Amino acid sequence: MAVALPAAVTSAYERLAGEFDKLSTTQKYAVGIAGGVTSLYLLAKVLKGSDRDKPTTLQLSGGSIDASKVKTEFDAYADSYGKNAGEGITDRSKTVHLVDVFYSLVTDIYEWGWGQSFHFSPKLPNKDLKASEAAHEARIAALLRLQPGQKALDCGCGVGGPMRTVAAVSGAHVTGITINQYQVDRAKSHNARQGLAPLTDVVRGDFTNMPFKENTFDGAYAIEATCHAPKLEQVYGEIYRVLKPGSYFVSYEWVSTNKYDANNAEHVKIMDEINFGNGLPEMRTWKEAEDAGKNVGFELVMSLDLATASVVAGPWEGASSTGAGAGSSPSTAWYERLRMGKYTHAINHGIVSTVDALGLAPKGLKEVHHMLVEVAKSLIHGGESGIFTPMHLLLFRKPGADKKK
Ligand SMILES: C=C(CC[C@@H](C)[C@H]1CC[C@H]2C3=CC[C@H]4[C@H](C)[C@@H](O)CC[C@]4(C)[C@H]3CC[C@]12C)C(C)C
Ligand SMILES: C[S@@+](CC[C@H](N)C(=O)[O-])C[C@H]1O[C@@H](n2cnc3c(N)ncnc32)[C@H](O)[C@@H]1O
Repeated sequence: MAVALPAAVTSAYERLAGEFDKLSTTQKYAVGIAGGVTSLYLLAKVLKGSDRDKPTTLQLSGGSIDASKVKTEFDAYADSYGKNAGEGITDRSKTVHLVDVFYSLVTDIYEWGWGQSFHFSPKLPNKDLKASEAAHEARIAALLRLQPGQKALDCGCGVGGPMRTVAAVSGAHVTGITINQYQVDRAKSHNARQGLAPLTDVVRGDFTNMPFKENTFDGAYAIEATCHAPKLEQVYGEIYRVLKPGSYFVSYEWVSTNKYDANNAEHVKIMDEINFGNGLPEMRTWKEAEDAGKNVGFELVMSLDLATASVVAGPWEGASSTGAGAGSSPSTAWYERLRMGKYTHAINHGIVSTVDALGLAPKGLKEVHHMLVEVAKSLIHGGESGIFTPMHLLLFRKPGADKKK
């Protein structure tokens, strides 16, 4: 059966064929080799199905959202952000629902193009990205003093990358909570496949209203997750409630730094882009995050931006607010992984656009991917200018029993 191609396609093809004919033989070979290598790469990327740990291109889905509704849900998500500078999500009462939608839209793409840990990490000297990522997660288990037999809470657990590291290095049992059902299913499946089901559990729920009894956990942590809360006090207050007295809560917070100037239009624009592309209602300052913890009753034990390793508060002797730590060189900065990946992001966009054009991806997924390509640039700008950090470490302690000093 003959298939009639659209006129635009045939005329583009003829133009390209004409241009190709004008090339020298060597140039034709070069074009042929480049085309062959690109096709093989794309074919491998689209068809690679052996690694069941992450979705293939053809498996990219809308998470808990039906494929037919991805475009409508993405448009509604985009419309929920105000047009005024610094506005963020207009109706904050819809935040939790919008974040749930956001994670349905991005979870497969994150796993496909980043991995099972949905966070940044400082790159350690002489360690690769994965080792640096694991160290960033293992630091949590150490700060919480977790031991075998204890129970920890992962607040906003994603598909469970950090939970598996924390459980494996500490021997403690980790319960993860996420607002997104698709992430619950992914996390449970990864936990089982990686032999960590006995030390883990995953529940769907809202971390501003958790389905756990008070004084349940021996430690709690949140990695780049509480930034999604409509108000920080709501989630910190819930964590305080479910922690046993004397236990610790550690968070890697997304916050603005002292370099952020709310009167600088360029700064505000970068933050607006970061909020929109990451499902945040607004951006808080590191000081607001510290205060939120204290307001709900926590003692502040440590406050440290791991992006610059400068101690900005806390009882550590010898620390200064100007950057006592090792600091962060461009080659070790958290945003370097995004910068290194910028060509891959462009190639990925070509791949997603191709499967979209062929009708093999849910309608709207291309737009979601475009949002991520753009937010990668904004995050790099936020990191380079130093106005934003995704890793301000806050260590809090619930006052009470002295057992874990
Ligand atoms: C903590 C949060 C998420 C942090 C990061 C895990 C994600 C932030 C931006 C994401 C990405 C940007 C570019 C994507 C690329 C275009 C695509 O082809 C493959 C996936 C990306 C690399 C994607 C991966 C995850 C991020 C780095 C927020 C939400 C609070
Ligand atoms: C960027 S991801 C980080 C996931 C995980 N901490 C990691 O590092 O891989 C943020 C997580 O917070 C969760 N989250 C956001 N708002 C939530 C809410 N109100 N209740 C529960 N989970 C929420 C999201 O579902 C997602 O799993």
